Amino acid sequence: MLIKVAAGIILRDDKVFISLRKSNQHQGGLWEFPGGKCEPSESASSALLRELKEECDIFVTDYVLFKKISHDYGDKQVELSFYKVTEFQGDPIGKEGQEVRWVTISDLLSYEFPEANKMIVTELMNTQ
Ligand SMILES: Nc1nc2c([nH]c(=O)n2[C@H]2C[C@H](O)[C@@H](COP(=O)(O)OP(=O)(O)OP(=O)(O)O)O2)c(=O)[nH]1
Ligand SMILES: [Mg+2]
Repeated sequence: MLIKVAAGIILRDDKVFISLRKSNQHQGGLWEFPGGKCEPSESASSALLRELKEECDIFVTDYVLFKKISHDYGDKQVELSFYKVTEFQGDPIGKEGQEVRWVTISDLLSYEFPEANKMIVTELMNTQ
């Protein structure tokens, strides 16, 4: 079954906000762009807004679809919609206790992300 996921590349000045997946989660111990699974019949953009409120406590007011990536992890097949989040209210935090960081785009190379994110990191570097 294909799992639909929405993730936010939260941008402020020259930094991007990333969080660490908990060790008990799928792809645990790796860094991510915050987000999560779409509920049945929920659009990816609605899931983005809901997940970023739940996980980071921000209210997203402007976003644009950056890239859609399908990836087969073997145990799970995901379709990730990565959005650039350019405007939001509040200051993002790790609301669920997850470790978080603001890093530059080039810093992203020093962090380990799930396989599906590799292309995203490369594209972000190229579009800067
Ligand atoms: N949020 C997020 N998920 C990612 C990224 N890259 C990537 O492969 N994934 C995968 C890991 C998971 O299989 C899936 C997202 O699931 P999730 O664990 O964030 O979902 P969720 O927030 O709804 O969590 P839960 O309620 O099921 O615990 O997508 C990413 O950058 N961000
Ligand atoms: Mg999540």
